[in-house]
Amino acid sequence: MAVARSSRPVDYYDGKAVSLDIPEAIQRRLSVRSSLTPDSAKLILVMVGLPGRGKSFIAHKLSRFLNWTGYQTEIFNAGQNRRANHSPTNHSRAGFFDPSDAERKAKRESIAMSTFEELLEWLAGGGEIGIFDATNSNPQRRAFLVSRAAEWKGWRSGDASPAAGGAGAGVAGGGGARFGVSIVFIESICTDKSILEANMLSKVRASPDFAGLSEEEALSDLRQRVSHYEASYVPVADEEGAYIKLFDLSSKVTAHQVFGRMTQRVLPYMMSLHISLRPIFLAALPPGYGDASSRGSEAGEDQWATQRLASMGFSQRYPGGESFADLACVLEVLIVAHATPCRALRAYFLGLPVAECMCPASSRAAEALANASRSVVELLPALFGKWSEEIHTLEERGENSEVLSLDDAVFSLEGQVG
Ligand SMILES: Nc1ncnc2c1ncn2[C@@H]1O[C@H](COP(=O)(O)OP(=O)(O)O)[C@@H](O)[C@H]1O
Ligand SMILES: O=P(O)(O)OC[C@H]1O[C@@](CO)(OP(=O)(O)O)[C@@H](O)[C@@H]1O
Repeated sequence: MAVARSSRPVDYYDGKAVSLDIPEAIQRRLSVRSSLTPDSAKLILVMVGLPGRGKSFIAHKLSRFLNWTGYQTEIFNAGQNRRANHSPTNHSRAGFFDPSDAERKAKRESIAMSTFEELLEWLAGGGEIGIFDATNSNPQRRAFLVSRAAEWKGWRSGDASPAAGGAGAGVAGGGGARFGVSIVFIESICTDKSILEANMLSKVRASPDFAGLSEEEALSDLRQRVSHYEASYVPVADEEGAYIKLFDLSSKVTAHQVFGRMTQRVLPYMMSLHISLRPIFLAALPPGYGDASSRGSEAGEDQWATQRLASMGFSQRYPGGESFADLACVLEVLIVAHATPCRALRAYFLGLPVAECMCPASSRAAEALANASRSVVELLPALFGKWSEEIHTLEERGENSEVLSLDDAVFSLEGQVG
């Protein structure tokens, strides 16, 4: 019941709904906005940034997230295309990225364009969100991508074709077209020297481009490559269209013209993006736990988890290995839930089909989650924001595993993690 606000005079806000008279200036703004909100059927996310700024990392994270939310998403990486179709000796060293070498520049453009065409083909075949992973570091390249997507005619028969012309900046086939394709630039900017050093190192260790070089040679080659890119890099400007910019690991995020159903999914995810360093443990509750007959509670679930960890030999270290108590010291997330959410989370993190993960026979880990009282699945952060998995079972801990009572386990846990 509303509380009476007796003595206050009637205010401007208290009046009855007054019909809204929208001034012309606002109407003009709104019509620009709706032309940028074509609610496209397809979206292209174009990564932008110097090498070693986390573009591929972000692309992989985004792809997993968007696929999970139900949009068919695929990454198209120009570097992968280059490596698959050109010899590494002439196409991997820093000289290949020299912007003053016209021939090599043309070759790089042609690799990038054929990768982008692959993306368009894939969209034509039913894909929804294509991520174009290259440096896309200058406005000429980006303008070309926008115009190529706007004139693109690769729609399947049955699809409505994108409206010709009228494309707002960064929105191909815009002008209110219901089935247009939108382009949004995702730019990663990082100037923090210590982050960049770490990124360079992880890149030379993982990229096949540097195979056969010592770490020192590889780092020097990558630095030279980056300085070639720096010579022609121009950050995305407002006139170029829609963008999301991440600064120094998303500590600052700016967005421009982020409208439309699909695009608006991307922004909150970009704001919360981070690099995971710690593992996640999935511990499935036994079937029937917490149902109507044995109603569970959060405390009960915690107790159950502790009990299970105890039964698996909480503080026992086998030769060369580590105990659950050791793991608990670095543990960031322990998820204790029924098998179904555990399986769904596993599908999400590993980018696997949910239906497959629901079936215990599909893999050892799926079986482990079904075998609730004897195993825990550990998800470990891997390159490009991906995850690998390890299964810990009671059997693997060996015959000599110490089985503690719940009280002993809690005591042991308190002693070890403070
Ligand atoms: N937003 C970010 N800013 C800076 N570095 C990042 C960001 N996101 C991830 N990284 C780190 O960047 C490193 C290099 O990533 P990578 O995706 O290979 O870069 P790029 O594709 O830009 O060459 C990764 O090891 C990752 O930890
Ligand atoms: O065509 P541009 O935009 O230069 O981008 C493609 C190039 O970007 C690079 C830059 O290092 O990407 P990546 O780091 O993804 O391997 C090269 O591999 C790739 O050839």
